Amino acid sequence: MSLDFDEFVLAAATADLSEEPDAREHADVIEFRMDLTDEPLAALESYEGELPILATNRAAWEGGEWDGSDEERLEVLAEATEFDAVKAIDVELEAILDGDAESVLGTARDRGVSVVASAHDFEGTPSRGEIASTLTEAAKHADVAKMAVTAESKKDALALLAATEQVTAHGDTVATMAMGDVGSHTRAVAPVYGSKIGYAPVDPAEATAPGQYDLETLSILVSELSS
Ligand SMILES: O=C1C[C@@](O)(C(=O)O)C[C@@H](O)[C@@H]1O
Repeated sequence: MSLDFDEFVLAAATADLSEEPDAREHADVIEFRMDLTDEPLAALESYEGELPILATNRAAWEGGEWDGSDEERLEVLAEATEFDAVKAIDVELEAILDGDAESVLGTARDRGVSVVASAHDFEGTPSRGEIASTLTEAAKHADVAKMAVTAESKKDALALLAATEQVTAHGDTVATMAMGDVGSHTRAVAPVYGSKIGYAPVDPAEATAPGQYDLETLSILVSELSS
């Protein structure tokens, strides 16, 4: 399967690649959270799973747990693209705009690995217009523009969905979701408005963001609502 994100992609998030067989039934890719494990490159080296990998090495300043320098973090992410199973990487939009990610973006381009440029708001939900401009900016640098917000009201969820529809209608490929309980349903509904990636933990006890559904539930909801 090529990872062009033309169709919705269900990503099973995990820090443990040995869980891949549990994800196969419902997921299209494994989101490997490199920042949540000790030896991520060694884990990629011994990966024998069937699902392609979207590699994420999330910075602490963007809600992740990488505790080394940013330079090293992006270098390790670039090294991950050497593995055939790695078909996409996630790079923080802020690192891209700061100019820190030029090398990893170039490496990904040279190796034919797709790039997801992501932005997170853990405090709340910007206006529809602000979400749309962040997504539009991210889309200039990557194959998929991703934004995760924290919804505190139904109005927040609607702002996210409206921005998703707007930027998709403009022709960009986006992935959107609202974190938290109030926003949970957007994980199932945003794909109706164009969102091309959904995330769910392989192990429901190890959610990688607040408000995630388990893998089977998200898979069922998305296919029911989008068909
Ligand atoms: O950025 C994202 C989206 C996410 O935060 C979510 O809300 O599902 C889950 C993370 O694993 C992933 O890297």
